Amino acid sequence: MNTCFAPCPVVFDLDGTLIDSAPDIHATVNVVLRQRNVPPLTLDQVRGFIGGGVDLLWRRVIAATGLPVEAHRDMVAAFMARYEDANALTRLYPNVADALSVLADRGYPLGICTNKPLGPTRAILDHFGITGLFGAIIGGDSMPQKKPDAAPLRAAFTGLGADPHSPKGVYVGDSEFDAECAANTAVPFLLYTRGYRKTPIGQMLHTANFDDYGQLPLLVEETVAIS
Ligand SMILES: O=C(O)COP(=O)(O)O
Repeated sequence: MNTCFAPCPVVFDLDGTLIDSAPDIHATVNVVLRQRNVPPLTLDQVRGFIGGGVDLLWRRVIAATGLPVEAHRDMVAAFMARYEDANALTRLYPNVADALSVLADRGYPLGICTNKPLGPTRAILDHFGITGLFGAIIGGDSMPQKKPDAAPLRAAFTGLGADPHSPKGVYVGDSEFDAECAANTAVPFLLYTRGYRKTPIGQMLHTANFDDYGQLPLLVEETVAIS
């Protein structure tokens, strides 16, 4: 039972959920590869590597390009030095800004739980002028554990005032990492279907799904009412 007596916290994943960041991540990966004289990867390849954080992204890039595994640390450092301000190609998904304002106006405490490191997370939220909407922001380097471990999502909920032993609320995400994290945290999961998931919708564990942020405020209300 996930009953909330005040509006439940609603926590969002970032990449592939609120923002389409793959074009900037792809461009930055290729700048770093070019410095090593490695041929570029496609946008589809890089999009498929997003979701588990920067370390895992680069383990996957290294496996795809045949770079030596020992290069990992340097590649991550080179990527991070360039990515923090790389937001020119990143977009909010349609109707995200309106959905966030509606939820905030209705009193839902809002948070972010992403595997993207905190620096670029804050930079991109600032870029879109939406940082102030979120009462808790947990990045991939905020704690030792990353999603799908329950700890970061639990921390986001408790940062929004939920009971740390039995967090209540809703998680909104797009990926297999997010679905597993919500299950590990025992909270309802709303799946945004236009993000970066690789698994068919029907095979992903989720409470409900949506493909337009115009649907989200009602979906949150319905989910909270039945959970
Ligand atoms: O892989 C990342 O860097 C972040 O991905 P997320 O926002 O979907 O957690």
